[in-house]
Amino acid sequence: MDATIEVRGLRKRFGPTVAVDDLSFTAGPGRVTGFVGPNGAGKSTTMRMIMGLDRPDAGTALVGGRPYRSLRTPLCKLGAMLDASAVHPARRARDHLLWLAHANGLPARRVDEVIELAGLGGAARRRAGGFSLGMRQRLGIAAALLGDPPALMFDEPVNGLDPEGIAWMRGLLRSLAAEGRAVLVSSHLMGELEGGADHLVVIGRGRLIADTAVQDLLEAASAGRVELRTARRQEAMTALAHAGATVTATGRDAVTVTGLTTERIITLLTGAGVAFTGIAEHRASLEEAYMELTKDAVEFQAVTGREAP
Ligand SMILES: Nc1ncnc2c1ncn2[C@@H]1O[C@H](COP(=O)(O)OP(=O)(O)OP(=O)(O)O)[C@@H](O)[C@H]1O
Repeated sequence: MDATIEVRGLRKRFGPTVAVDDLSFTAGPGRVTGFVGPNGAGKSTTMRMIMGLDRPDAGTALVGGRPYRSLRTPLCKLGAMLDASAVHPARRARDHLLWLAHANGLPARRVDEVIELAGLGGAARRRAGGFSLGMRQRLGIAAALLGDPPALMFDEPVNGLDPEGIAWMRGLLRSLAAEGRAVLVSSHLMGELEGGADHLVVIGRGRLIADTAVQDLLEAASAGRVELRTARRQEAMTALAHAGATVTATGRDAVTVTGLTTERIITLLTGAGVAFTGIAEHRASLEEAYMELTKDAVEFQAVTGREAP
């Protein structure tokens, strides 16, 4: 069975709301695919359709080439955490996992393995009702890993986690992908995926905005920008502008330059006798790249407008 999650021409409407609109993408093996879009963009609905919890109006969702509902041992094909609170509060974490394992014909020893993998450790014998959000997320992850599936899907797994929890989650997602699995992970905050995702599927109002490797996106957003540090900012800006560069002051002694290579900037400033203390090619953050990518998309502007006070 191949490690892929694939949607083709997926469409879903709730009354007047088009939640998912002709959406196609593939989360491939060996990589973490970030599934990003603002609140209400259609991420959860897409994931629910992948798991057969919502029926699409059109299109298909396939896990390893087959509809989820047709899988005989679904937990062994796709591990998913869509809602971390979906555990009975009175149930102890380990019992919850044992029950799931039993219902799916999996050995009890696997329960102890996933408790370890998810870092549940000492909390395994506590009741889920008393769990912090972080512990509930870990329990959800443990359940998703039970069947050792080649494909995994997590809806907002870092939502509400502290920085330590986010770093842990990022490491876990990466290690799962490094084992060759397909990992699809949603977030409405691009920054949360920084350093965690290899590929991005960006949606807005149910539609695909971008389907790109993170590396390509960062390179495109970084291209041609050079950060310069100099106490003689004004002179530097004048010299570089004369040479045809676009210059923007970004701090008291900081200037961003586009339109000239680093080498050319160094030659020009040296020739003009303008001292500088630092020069580096700009590396865009994922958040920056996302803003650049979505700045013209009506879907994102509309959302920002709606949330504005
Ligand atoms: N069962 C439902 N009935 C009616 N409308 C729904 C239902 N489920 C989702 N929607 C609507 O569909 C749209 C997409 O919602 P969805 O939850 O899939 O977005 P999302 O990208 O996951 O958002 P979030 O980041 O807030 O979780 C929204 O407008 C939402 O209100």
